[in-house]
Amino acid sequence: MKLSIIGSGYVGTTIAACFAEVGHDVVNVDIDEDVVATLNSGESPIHEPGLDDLIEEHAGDRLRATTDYEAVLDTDATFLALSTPSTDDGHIDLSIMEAAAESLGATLAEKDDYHLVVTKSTVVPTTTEEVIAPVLEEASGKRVGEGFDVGMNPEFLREGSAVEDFLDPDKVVLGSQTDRAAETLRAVFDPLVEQASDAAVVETGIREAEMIKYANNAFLAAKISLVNDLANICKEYDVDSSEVLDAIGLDSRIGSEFLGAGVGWGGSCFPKDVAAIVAAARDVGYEPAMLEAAVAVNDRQPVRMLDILRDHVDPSGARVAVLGLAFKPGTDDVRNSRAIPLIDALLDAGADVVGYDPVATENFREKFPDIDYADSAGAALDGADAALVVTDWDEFAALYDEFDAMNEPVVVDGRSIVTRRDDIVYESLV
Ligand SMILES: NC(=O)c1ccc[n+]([C@@H]2O[C@H](COP(=O)([O-])OP(=O)(O)OC[C@H]3O[C@@H](n4cnc5c(N)ncnc54)[C@H](O)[C@@H]3O)[C@@H](O)[C@H]2O)c1
Ligand SMILES: O=c1ccn([C@@H]2O[C@H](COP(=O)(O)OP(=O)(O)O[C@H]3O[C@H](CO)[C@@H](O)[C@H](O)[C@H]3O)[C@@H](O)[C@H]2O)c(=O)[nH]1
Repeated sequence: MKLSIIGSGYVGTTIAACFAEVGHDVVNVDIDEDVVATLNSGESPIHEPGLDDLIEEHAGDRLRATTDYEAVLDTDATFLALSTPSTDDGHIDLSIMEAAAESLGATLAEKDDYHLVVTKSTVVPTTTEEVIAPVLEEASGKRVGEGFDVGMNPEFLREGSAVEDFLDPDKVVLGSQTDRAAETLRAVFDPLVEQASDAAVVETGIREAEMIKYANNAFLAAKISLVNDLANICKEYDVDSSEVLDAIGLDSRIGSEFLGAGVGWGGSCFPKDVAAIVAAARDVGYEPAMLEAAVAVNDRQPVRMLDILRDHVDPSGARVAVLGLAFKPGTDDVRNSRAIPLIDALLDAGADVVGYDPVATENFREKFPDIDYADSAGAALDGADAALVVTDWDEFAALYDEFDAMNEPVVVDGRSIVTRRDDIVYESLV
């Protein structure tokens, strides 16, 4: 099939390259000329394992990029993979989606054949039918169900394993309201589902598909917060939380994944998606108490980490190494990284901060241009009074002798990853 993807960020680029890999002809449309040029030169605009290889293989053949929306005219279906950030009060901000839908609608006015427009972005229930569809109708002069359809296909890939997650998913959720939209969505995903190891296909309504995405993320975020609550209790009683969590994970009703206690969840999705569904729930008169508690626990973890640091070192005037700036390992994405509230608080307390990350330094520098950055973990630790471990990069697990270069080593480990040494002050956060 011929597919167009509007937006070529983490999701749009990954799904475009993967759709090309399973045999579709794909065009990415993005307003960012640099992103388009990078893709057309056969390179990935983002750091994601396996993505460079796919783009190198398919660019110029089954995969191309353009800034020109006219490219959608020669395709059967368009996926909207645009950012859906938060407003200041946590509500979903749909302005980017609406602008793209308007450009797409104006282009679809020129198309004679049937077209399917699929929301790939994470959007609160009713958005596709009550916000996107009317914009498309107004701009195209066509009606949904006559000439074009809308659908919803939430994305569950994780950064750092995006290619693998997309090509071999646990589930594919296809939301539609008409038989033709359902058939078209099935045809898009059939080649992917056939080569995946065990992907369930969930065919459902559009607003159900929208809500499945929020329910999925909210459940996972709340699971981590519950685990952090339990691990905090463990720490107060001097109980080894890792033994407790490993044991409860053996209960198949709980499961062993997403039991990683520590400095909490960040990233481009959990914080904004939990905030958006909480705000949406309140809009319809429901107080989502569990989700509010999940956010409160998550906000408290960096504060606890600094309290533990203060038990050993006064941050004022101290040189503090922050190991890990990306919101998780395997990515250069620093959106809502836990390093952000930690460094803000360290700077407020008068600390001299040096940051290190294997791949995310340049992205982080845009947010914090004035702190020091080191080229290696060892260089960051050299002369530091304290170290905070924020991201669970594998290379931090291998650190050992490097701590000798610190003044009087104090290590607060927010991911319980560092190898303990009896001769230095080591505290796990939980
Ligand atoms: N990042 C993830 O891991 C992930 C996973 C699942 C779902 N999601 C959801 O997918 C959506 C996209 O997220 P992302 O992280 O890929 O966003 P992103 O910010 O990385 O990418 C968005 C892209 O859209 C482009 N763009 C902006 N306005 C445009 C326009 N009018 N026309 C064409 N292109 C335009 C931008 O230049 C950018 O390249 C969000 O709703 C997010 O919640 C993200
Ligand atoms: O046991 C754990 C697992 C994760 N995290 C943290 O949780 C955050 C999110 O991690 P992860 O879910 O692995 O990364 P994302 O790429 O943000 O993926 C989430 O958000 C995406 C965007 O919606 C969804 O598509 C994915 O299914 C969902 O896992 C990170 O800060 C992790 O450090 C923990 O603290 N403990």
